[in-house]
Amino acid sequence: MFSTPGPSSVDSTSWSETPPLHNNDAGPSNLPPTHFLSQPRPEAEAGPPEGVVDTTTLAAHDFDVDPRTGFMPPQPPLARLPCEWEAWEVALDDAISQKLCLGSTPDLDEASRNLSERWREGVRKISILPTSELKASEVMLRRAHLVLAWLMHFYINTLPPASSIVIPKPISIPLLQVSSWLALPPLLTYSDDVLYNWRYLKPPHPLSTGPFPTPAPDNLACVTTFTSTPSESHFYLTSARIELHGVRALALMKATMDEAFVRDALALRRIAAYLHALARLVGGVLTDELLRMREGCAPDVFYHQIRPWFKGEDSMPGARRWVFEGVGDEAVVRAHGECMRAPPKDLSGPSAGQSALVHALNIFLGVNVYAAHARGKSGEGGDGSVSGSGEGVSAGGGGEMSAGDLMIRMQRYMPRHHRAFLRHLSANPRPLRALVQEESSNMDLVEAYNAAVTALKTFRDAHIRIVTLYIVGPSRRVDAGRKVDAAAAAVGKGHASLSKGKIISTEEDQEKGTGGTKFITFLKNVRDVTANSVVSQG
Ligand code: HEM
Repeated sequence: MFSTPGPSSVDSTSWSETPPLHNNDAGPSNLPPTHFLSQPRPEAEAGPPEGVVDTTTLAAHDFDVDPRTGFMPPQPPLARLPCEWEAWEVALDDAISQKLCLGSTPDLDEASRNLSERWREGVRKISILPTSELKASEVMLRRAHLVLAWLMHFYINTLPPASSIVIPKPISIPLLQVSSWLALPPLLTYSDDVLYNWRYLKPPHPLSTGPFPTPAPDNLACVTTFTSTPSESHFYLTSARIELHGVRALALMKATMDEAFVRDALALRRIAAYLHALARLVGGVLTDELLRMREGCAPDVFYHQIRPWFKGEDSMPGARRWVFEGVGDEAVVRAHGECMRAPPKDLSGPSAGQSALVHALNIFLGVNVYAAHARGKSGEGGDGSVSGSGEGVSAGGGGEMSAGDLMIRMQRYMPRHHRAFLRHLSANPRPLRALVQEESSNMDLVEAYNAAVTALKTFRDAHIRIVTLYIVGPSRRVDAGRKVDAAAAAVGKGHASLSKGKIISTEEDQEKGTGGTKFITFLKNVRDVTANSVVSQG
């Protein structure tokens, strides 16, 4: 599949060598009826019957992992749904072009409040568009999820701060349907703001024919944002660039697994070389890309203007619940399906913690040892997510969810083919870490493994610096501003102007991440588990 030096033999651990076809999923209509892509599309939730190729995406037999672009699709995602669903696309265009403001903005003027109320009224008036036709194409379903999820976040976050949150039927019904077919939660996920939210910065020449060029990290532009700010685009594109560079990591993992199958002296030397290459990639290229966040995303813009749009139900100030209109109504269930029977459970906001690339690194290196502790067992969670084995850590104590549970939970927000990929990776019969432990007298191998683990720890150190810069710093500045205001008020001088117009309401708990986590404790725990995963020489 990936271009690495050839293994000394071929292994059974495979994700296919075959690159997916260059076809924008317009449907396999030009293919002969006997072609495998002409087979009826399998039920997304149930998957294909035993022994039948999964054709839900063109690269599905590859777990939707492309040899050139990894977890990113190899060609630009569908930019607009067909005209039957134009009302959704227009509502999204309007929300963006009208620059709708967060409902929590202090001193929001009446004109802005009216503008967003008119927009929400327009959304409530959209007819309930049928979605069954979308089922014919994974790419259309993805676009529908993206558009509806962005609409819902615009809808919820423009509401006045204390109002109840009722997602109207024109969004709730199709979003719950599409989400159930994709097996994704019904809100914005990393796939909606990163994986399927890009186009070419420099498009191919209009007259060029042939396959789409492979997207390169420096040739990406972002399609949809809440704020139209360069900071927001840069935020999403930083993750996208990491995904594209990460393809090399997937290739090195594959080559390592092939060599682990052979496991002679030459194979072990090659594994050591691949692990050193992985260490350079993760500790160098990926970490540098992560730190480049600082080149184009302003911390205060991120914290005050961008981040509040991501809130999931668990980060809502005042613990307000999200009501999906129509859920539990028997007539709606009969008309629109079982997905309307019970309220959805997974409603945490998007996070790059939902990147399958980083989870794949954890699983491959065997540093996902925190997972089993939380579950009391190893292996696969009932929801198809992947845990590890061994000792673990707890994120917060006092009833907090453990770091392991949080990492597993993030997998529920990944496209299901990527989840299947992680399952496949964790079912590897020759796990690398066990191999290194068994060969612990091989100094070169142990050193190389430890270099790769340490590089992942370096990546996590850099991530904690970024989080400190983008969340902890701005939130402290808000707190400091509040103290000044309070002190000034106390002496009757009134320093309200210090915060006026600059600071967005921060009534949310400052310690919570987009996933509702006590994030610094969580991130440090994951980092420390990574650091402690080095193997001692035997
Ligand atoms: C301004 C930039 C960023 C901020 C403020 C940020 C913030 C956070 C926070 C608060 C969490 C805790 C979980 C949650 O609440 O969702 C988290 C987790 C995570 N983030 Fe980021 N993040 C940023 C950029 C990135 C980027 C570019 C990546 C690269 C893929 C990334 C990868 C991860 C991963 C993998 C986790 C899970 C924990 C771990 O594996 O160490 N983040 N992030």
